[in-house]
Amino acid sequence: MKNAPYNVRAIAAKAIYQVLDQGQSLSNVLPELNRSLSDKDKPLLQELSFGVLRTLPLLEWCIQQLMAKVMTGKQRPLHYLLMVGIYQLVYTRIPPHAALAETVNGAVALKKPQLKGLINGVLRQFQRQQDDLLQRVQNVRNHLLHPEWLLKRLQHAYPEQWREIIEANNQKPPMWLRVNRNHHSRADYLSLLAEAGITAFPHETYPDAIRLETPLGVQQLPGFDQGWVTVQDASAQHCVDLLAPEDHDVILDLCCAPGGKTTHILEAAPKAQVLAVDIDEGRLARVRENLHRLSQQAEVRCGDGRDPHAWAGERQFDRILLDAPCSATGVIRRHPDIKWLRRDADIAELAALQREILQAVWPRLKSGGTMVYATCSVLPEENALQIAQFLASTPDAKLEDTGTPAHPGLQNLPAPQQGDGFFYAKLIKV
Ligand SMILES: C[S@@+](CC[C@H](N)C(=O)[O-])C[C@H]1O[C@@H](n2cnc3c(N)ncnc32)[C@H](O)[C@@H]1O
Repeated sequence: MKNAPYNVRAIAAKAIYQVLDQGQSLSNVLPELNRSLSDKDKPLLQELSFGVLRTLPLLEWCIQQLMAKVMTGKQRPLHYLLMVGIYQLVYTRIPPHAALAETVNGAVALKKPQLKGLINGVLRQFQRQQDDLLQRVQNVRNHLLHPEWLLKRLQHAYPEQWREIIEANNQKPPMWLRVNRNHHSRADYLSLLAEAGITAFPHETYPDAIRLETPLGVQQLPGFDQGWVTVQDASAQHCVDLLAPEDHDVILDLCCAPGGKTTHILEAAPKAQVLAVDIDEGRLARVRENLHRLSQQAEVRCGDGRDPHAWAGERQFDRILLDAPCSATGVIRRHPDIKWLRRDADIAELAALQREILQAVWPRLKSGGTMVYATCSVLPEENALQIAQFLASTPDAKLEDTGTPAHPGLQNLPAPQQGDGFFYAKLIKV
């Protein structure tokens, strides 16, 4: 058989380089790199690039034990190639000889054939010392696989639960579906899945959510193209459960892209009049695609949540969903690059942005109307503290169903077989 004309390990090293050294998100980088790969190789690129970003501090520590001086500058992609090699040896079932040979060849694909010997040498040394290194790393914070600033924040906010949170963050995420009840009841869709040989479980409390035992490609899901189901985390689904949209409501879905919740609103209330707004024109294309797949209509506009006049004139709304820009610290298991792209100082900046958007948009809620403020963060500054401050400074805002004024909101923490980390506060205008 002819060899593939590319090297997946080298491409994974490039993806990691683009995230860590160029500050791009993995979900932006991978589609472009995937284009050069056969369908068969795409899952491997996914596994290697996500895997290395998930386990980065451990891999970094191992390399530091094995090399007097780590590779920098133009050799940096080779540093990441070494990580790809060690990742395979520790975390995958790829036979070690194949992992080694392919990774060493990656040096050629990265145009550094002169470094093949070095890569080979370090990986073989790792193999010899693997057990000892993996035991010793347990004594340093690197084995927790999180940046120090985030560990400190989690330990401070969750003195009892921080270990569970980081353990959940370090696992692969479950795949959740949202059943479109305009097509099937959840029970009926579960039967369709069972007929297709797909094992799945209903969420205990969220009415549309189904968890697949094993993640799979959407084309294997019955009726995906016809809009029978959408891939969406269970916790994300709870935003619209709380919003409880009704037909003929005038609804603002602010910070809407890529439209996961816009389509949920319209599934729950097909005759609602929805204005979906996001600041990122590029991401709004995804909102339009999602609406199209589900044959739904909404007014989609590009705009800054801090300036409602620009995109809504004087309009007022019965319900507002504000799915605020946030640290995304509740979805680290889905986006492990977040751990390396975010900085400690971002949290205060994000909290200030959330506050500005909240204050700008609150006057657009009709009297008696409902706003759901949500984030996929687990940090109190963006969540309970943000809402406590808002309630204290907004006399016509009243909290409903979600906590108490002293401890406002509901905070979901990520957990195995459960939804992501998410925060919700339901506010009524009195
Ligand atoms: C958590 S994501 C939204 C996810 C979306 N609601 C969904 O369910 O698919 C946050 C969004 O906020 C948008 N955003 C960030 N700053 C914004 C601003 N000042 N005004 C409006 N949207 C903003 C980002 O472009 C991003 O799409």
